[in-house]
Amino acid sequence: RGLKPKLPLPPGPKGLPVIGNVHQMPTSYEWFTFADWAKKWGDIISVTLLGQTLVILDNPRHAVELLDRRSNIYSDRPVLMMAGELVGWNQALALSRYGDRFKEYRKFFHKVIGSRSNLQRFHGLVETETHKFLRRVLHSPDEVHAHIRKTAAAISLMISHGYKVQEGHDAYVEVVNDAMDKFTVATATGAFLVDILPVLRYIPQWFPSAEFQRKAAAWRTCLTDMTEIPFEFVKEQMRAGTNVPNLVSELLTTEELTPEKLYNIEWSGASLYAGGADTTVSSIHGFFLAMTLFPDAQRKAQEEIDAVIGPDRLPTLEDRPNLPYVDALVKEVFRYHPVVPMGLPHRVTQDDEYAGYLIPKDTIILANVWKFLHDPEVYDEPMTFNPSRFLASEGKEPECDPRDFCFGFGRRVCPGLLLADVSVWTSCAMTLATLDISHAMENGKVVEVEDVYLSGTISHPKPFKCSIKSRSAGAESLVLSPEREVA
Ligand code: HEM
Repeated sequence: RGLKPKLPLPPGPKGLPVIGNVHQMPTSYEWFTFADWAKKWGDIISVTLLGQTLVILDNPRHAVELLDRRSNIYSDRPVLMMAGELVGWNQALALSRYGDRFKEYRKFFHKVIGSRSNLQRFHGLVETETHKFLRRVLHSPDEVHAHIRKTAAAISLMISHGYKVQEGHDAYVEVVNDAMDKFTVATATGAFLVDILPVLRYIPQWFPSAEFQRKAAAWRTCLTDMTEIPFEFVKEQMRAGTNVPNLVSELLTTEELTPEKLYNIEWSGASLYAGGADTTVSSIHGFFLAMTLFPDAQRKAQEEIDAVIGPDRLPTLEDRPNLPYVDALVKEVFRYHPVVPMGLPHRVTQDDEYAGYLIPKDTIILANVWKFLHDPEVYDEPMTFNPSRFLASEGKEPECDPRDFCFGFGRRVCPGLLLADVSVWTSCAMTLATLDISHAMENGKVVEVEDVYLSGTISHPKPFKCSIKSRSAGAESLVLSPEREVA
């Protein structure tokens, strides 16, 4: 350990005294800039921002070695002053520090949705909600994005709190979406000075320039509503004996309830909902974008479904092993645009040595997942949407499964990954079976669609227009048929 301070930091752009590399840091689409930097500096880069070291990994080899294999020291999170400390999101799993509370949250998640066998009991729910989704899309195809959001909310809120979302306006969904929208603003890169100068947190709310404090206080109230209202709902349902199985009620029944446990259960429920609210939404919306732009992939998947399932029923998760092209298409959706292109930051809790470099304690580690999934050495023509890359063909192995990277790493790996995979597959398969997605037409002209995603921690397709129609009269009656009721 004595020799470590003599080791150099990983290479990177030369910074200025005091501020370091602050002026060189990208404020949007970091994954493109960092992929460019890798050409010059190599695939493990360091920068310093006002004394804080950041290490950027541009090759999955390093992410696996550090974040997976050494996860006992690489699983902390950086402190976010605005969103975490002032608004209070540091109580939720995604921003929680590595420690006992974190471990308990993870244990709770694992118990309910952490294994395929546990998740199986929610397959019926995912299928039923996705069937409802098809009906909403057929009714108002221009609002497909709102329908995707509603479906994700319905699935997550049922699993987290056993709450059944209402058609049209739903008060709970409003509360939760409001808190989530504030989260996005609070975590936007460089949006709040207090994230750069943490000492500002001590400025009182009444101070004229303390607008951020007043925002934080208001947003904290939204967050409290988001955690408390659904939690109270579950307790009420349990008292009345009417609750359906869900994470919160299961934990309230099986855990020994100390005040700390109750607190952790309440926040686990909110963390599940928060994690599932916006992520699968981006993947499924990205699927609609890809189907508009790449009609060949859509046609091949539909041909497979027609041959294997036929026209008389909707595909279900049991059909998945018999639909290899659809499965490959879903993998390509995860690869083509990873929803969290830079993953979430990890923080190392002690000095470490790697590849001849020093990684000092408290360094923030960023994995450029977008780069991992667009590396031409691993993915042939990475900028092309081509599901066949995941199918074995003569003399060619399938390319790497993107799900090994797009859900993050080590002890922080996405705890909702199995649910995400099942939800995205069901949406893609049921949509392909019944609907045709293509370019919209306006005044006899094709409406151009840009293959562009917005910048952000969770990156969404830039809003676009497409045409969505039922594939046939038979497909339409399948969509309109009553969905299976689930308990
Ligand atoms: C396409 C869908 C999804 C993608 C691509 C995705 C991706 C990710 C990534 C990259 C992370 C950070 C992992 C790391 O730090 O290394 C993460 C964390 C997390 N995800 Fe997901 N996720 C998805 C869906 C979901 C769903 C459906 C849920 C909830 C059921 C969920 C809950 C969470 C939570 C709670 C965390 C924080 C974990 C922690 O900090 O320990 N995610 N996710």
